[in-house]
Amino acid sequence: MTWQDHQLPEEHPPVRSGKIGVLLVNLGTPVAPTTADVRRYLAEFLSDRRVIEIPPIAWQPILRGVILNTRPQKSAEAYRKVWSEDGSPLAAITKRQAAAMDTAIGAASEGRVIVDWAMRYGEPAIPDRLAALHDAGCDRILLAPLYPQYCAATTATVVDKASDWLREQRWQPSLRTLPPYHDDPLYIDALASDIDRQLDALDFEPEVLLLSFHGMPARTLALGDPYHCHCHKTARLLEAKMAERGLRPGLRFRTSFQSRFGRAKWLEPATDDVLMDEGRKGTKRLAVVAPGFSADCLETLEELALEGKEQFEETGGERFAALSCLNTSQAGLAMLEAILRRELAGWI
Ligand SMILES: C=CC1=C(C)c2cc3[nH]c(cc4nc(cc5[nH]c(cc1n2)c(C)c5CCC(=O)O)C(CCC(=O)O)=C4C)c(C)c3C=C
Ligand SMILES: [Fe+2]
Ligand SMILES: [Fe+2]
Repeated sequence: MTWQDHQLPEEHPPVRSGKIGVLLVNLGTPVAPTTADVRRYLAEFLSDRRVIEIPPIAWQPILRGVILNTRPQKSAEAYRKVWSEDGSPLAAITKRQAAAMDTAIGAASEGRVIVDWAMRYGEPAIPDRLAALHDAGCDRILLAPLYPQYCAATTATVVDKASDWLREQRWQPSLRTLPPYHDDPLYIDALASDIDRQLDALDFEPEVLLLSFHGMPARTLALGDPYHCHCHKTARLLEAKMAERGLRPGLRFRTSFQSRFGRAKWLEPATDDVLMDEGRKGTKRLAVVAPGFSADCLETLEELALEGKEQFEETGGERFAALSCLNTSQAGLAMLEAILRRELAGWI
């Protein structure tokens, strides 16, 4: 006799039905491109001690007194330039990626696997979606932070947030986390194919392909965060893969770090500096791509595609293209499905 065979009292917890949940997680975004909503979002994001590694007693007065009184208005203006019919691009694309995975993996498992999505800051919140998967009968959950390169400020904080929820559960589901996939041949191949497809569609052949990764304070490298190394490994493997496949011979690759924040030294070289350096050096045709972002967002659609274009063209460049992230491209979805399936091995 198993416990399920007992006469269950009214208040007995629901029987978990052996389902498997997958939660795709990306960074987070404001609910609307208004100053008030951006302030709410930034207050949560920039209060995360994994993101700003300054003791709260010193940081919170600067955040509340200065940053949240100035930045939200400027950032909201930038968000308005990229806002889509479906809302914030980052959330809309992550939602579509989850729907595609739910169809590809969920439907094929006859509903045994449920794929959902969440944002680390803002909505849908990680604890809410974990609870929903749990309530739907999932006793195993794969938590998938969609960051190819591991970083404490991104990957680790997703796991922290999920752990906060787990800590509150009497009957926890088993949790697995998707490892970083910066050097995974599936990811490198998907990038190579999708970049080549997008370059084919341009009406010019770039001389330079700039690989722009999100920046981090430089001291995090000395503190042992592998992020910088993961970015460079991705860049090296991507260039090698494109050469091996005979794609775009003669294309010159450069790597840079974007979205500097605050006064501390960040990883270098900075994307804006490289764009202006190329313009000044006489490069006429350049494409930029952001391999570290699994979905287009403010940082790619505004900072790279709009500001980056100006920086390159004002210094002498003539043709500029900002390529899309893997998003819901055929190569991107096939890669995502394969890495999720591999992580689910033994569970399904
Ligand atoms: C110290 C501040 C920041 C660190 C560290 C940081 C790391 C980091 N961020 C991403 C990915 C994204 N960041 C995005 C927006 C964004 N990032 C910061 C600051 C830091 N990021 C701010 C203040 C903002 C908000 C916009 C602004 O006011 O400039 C986004 C886009 C979100 C969107 O809504 O579209 C992404 C994605 C990574 C991968 C990373 C470390 C590796
Ligand atoms: Fe960021
Ligand atoms: Fe490094």
